Amino acid sequence: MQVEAHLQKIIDQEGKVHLTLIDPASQTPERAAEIALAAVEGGTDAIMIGGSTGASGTLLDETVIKIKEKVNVPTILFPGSSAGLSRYADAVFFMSLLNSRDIGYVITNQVLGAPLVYRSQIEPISMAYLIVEPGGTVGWVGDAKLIPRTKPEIAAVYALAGKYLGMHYTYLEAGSGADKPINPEMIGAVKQVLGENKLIVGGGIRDAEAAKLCASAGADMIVTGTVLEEVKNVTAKVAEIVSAIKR
Ligand SMILES: CC(C)=CCC/C(C)=C/CC/C(C)=C/CC/C(C)=C/COP(=O)(O)OP(=O)(O)O
Ligand SMILES: O=P(O)(O)OC[C@@H](O)CO
Ligand SMILES: [Mg+2]
Repeated sequence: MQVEAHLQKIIDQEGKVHLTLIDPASQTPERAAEIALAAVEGGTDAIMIGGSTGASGTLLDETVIKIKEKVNVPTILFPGSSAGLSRYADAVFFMSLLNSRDIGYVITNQVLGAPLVYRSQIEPISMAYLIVEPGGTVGWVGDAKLIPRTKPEIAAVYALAGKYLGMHYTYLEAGSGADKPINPEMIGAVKQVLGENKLIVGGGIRDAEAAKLCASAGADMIVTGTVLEEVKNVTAKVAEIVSAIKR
């Protein structure tokens, strides 16, 4: 429970958590580690590592290793399949894509990945992963029956089912690079049924204003990925978002 307990402590002390998502397929391991360090200097709390297409094998391992050499915040895998696991990471979002039509994303990848987690020191953090319109690449890859943006009640019943199945976290995903983040009504409706269970929101969050809207609506953790691949000054961008969500 080390990483999960650590994130809980940050929520208790600072109100919210900021997570930086790094896709191993987007740059070299060295560059990934530079981005991670810059994000930590801006105040990010942990580094998520994963991509919906092809983040696996040596490139994934090397990316995790280089990041761990540079930063001492937790590294959390965000796997697109059982191949998205690396024994070098601290934790894994052990997630089920509850609104997938493909049983592979609901349970089979988890079954295939479980032995590696069991044999290693990676901490599994159970999570209901829910993809909302527009859903982006991950919506297509995960064959998601996309939750309509304007139907918070559908997201809430999925989140409730995940909670009753014992999942500690719920992740509302609009898709990497989405034109708009998840709307505040949906975030509020989901957080209301979750209570103390943690809510992560990501997809299309690119500035302080959007991050603050999501956090104020009830997100416990805010994820940013794409925007940090685009900006020159990663530290400044992360600092802008972090200062908007933390108390
Ligand atoms: C727990 C284990 C072993 C596996 C889980 C397998 C599941 C449920 C995957 C869900 C579907 C999926 C393809 C998720 C990918 C998650 C992810 C890393 C998304 C975002 O990555 P980006 O790199 O930002 O997006 P692009 O790849 O679209 O750029
Ligand atoms: O790349 P962005 O749009 O920040 O999205 C982050 C994450 O929610 C994608 O899985
Ligand atoms: Mg990507």
